[in-house]
Amino acid sequence: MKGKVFIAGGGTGGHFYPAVSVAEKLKENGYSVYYFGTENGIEGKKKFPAEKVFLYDIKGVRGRSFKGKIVSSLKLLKTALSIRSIIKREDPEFVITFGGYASLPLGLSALLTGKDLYIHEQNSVPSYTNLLLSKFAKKVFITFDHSRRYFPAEKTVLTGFPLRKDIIEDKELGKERARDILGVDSERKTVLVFGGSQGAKKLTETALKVAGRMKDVQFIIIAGKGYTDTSNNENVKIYRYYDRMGVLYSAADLVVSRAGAGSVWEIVYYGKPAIFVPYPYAASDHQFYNVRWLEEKGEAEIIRDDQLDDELLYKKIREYLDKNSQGNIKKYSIIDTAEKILKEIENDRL
Ligand SMILES: CC(=O)N[C@H]1[C@@H](OP(=O)(O)OP(=O)(O)OC[C@H]2O[C@@H](n3ccc(=O)[nH]c3=O)[C@H](O)[C@@H]2O)O[C@H](CO)[C@@H](O)[C@@H]1O
Repeated sequence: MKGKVFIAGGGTGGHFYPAVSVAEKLKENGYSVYYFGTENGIEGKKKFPAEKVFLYDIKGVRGRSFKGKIVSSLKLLKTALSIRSIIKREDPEFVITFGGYASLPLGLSALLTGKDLYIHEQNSVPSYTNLLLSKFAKKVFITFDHSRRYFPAEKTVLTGFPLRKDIIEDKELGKERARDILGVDSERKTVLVFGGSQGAKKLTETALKVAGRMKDVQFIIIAGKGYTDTSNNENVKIYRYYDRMGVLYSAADLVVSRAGAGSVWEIVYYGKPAIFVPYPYAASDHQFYNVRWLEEKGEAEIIRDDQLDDELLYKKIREYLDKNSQGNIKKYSIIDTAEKILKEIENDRL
């Protein structure tokens, strides 16, 4: 049995799932994993594959009032101090964090205790947490080659985005079987619409309007929590959240989605034609830069959020479906990322 590894990455699915993927790999390789996250994030609802899970009442600092910023910062610091005691007691071999405020306390406590810290950046433009932690980390693993310039060259390694196991495995399903699982028509053209792990109201509402006018096509829409569909469209299947995203990707001929890093790399892995509508308020517009390179290569379409309406979306979906495009983006897929990250860490520690 190898030693313990402490992992943090949560708040939203975009930080949580890559952490899940690397945790699965660590466990397969005999490590014991301890996970650190937030009470209010996705990790409060989904089980993380760890021996022990520690959840804290912490929130991000960005976008808060001055007073809110002070309160959040103090909580983050207090959490870092309590994790420091856990590190001293449990003595993990090393620490891995996956960006976002949910990773900050564990990252800081690694620094305070002198534990080896490794970080993974999912996005094209890094989060403040990773920019800070990269100064002390032993290695920085990146998803996009163009984000290299933000980090110290000598410790930065391109590994790609760690996809979770079920996403990798469900690719074997194929269109027919996936549509059968979902109980949708096996012949009809199918469009999957989703707004990342939290849903996107505007995208959902626009897609519902398009679906109302495009009866020859069926739509699978993930609307996010709290959404109630009142449209009664016969050609729409709507979910608040769907755990096996691979089934939905497999069933789709075209994906319309926000451009969170996880969504982008899963769509690339499934090689699906895609129309991206980047979330306009993402820090440093990172969702736009997550997909601009694909658009520049002519491999995907971007619609800016302020231009999104049912007229434009209708036209773009029709164009794609009429072209019968099979998508050509699979070739950009980087596989075995979790394995690469583990190998890099083990070599670094020899
Ligand atoms: C609003 C915001 O700031 N979003 C950020 C957040 O996005 P968000 O949390 O939406 O994350 P991503 O787009 O990266 O990934 C979404 C993940 O949720 C999963 N999923 C989604 C819906 C569902 O019903 N079932 C399901 O399993 C997908 O398979 C995917 O693994 O983290 C990403 C990675 O740091 C960033 O790029 C995004 O900008």
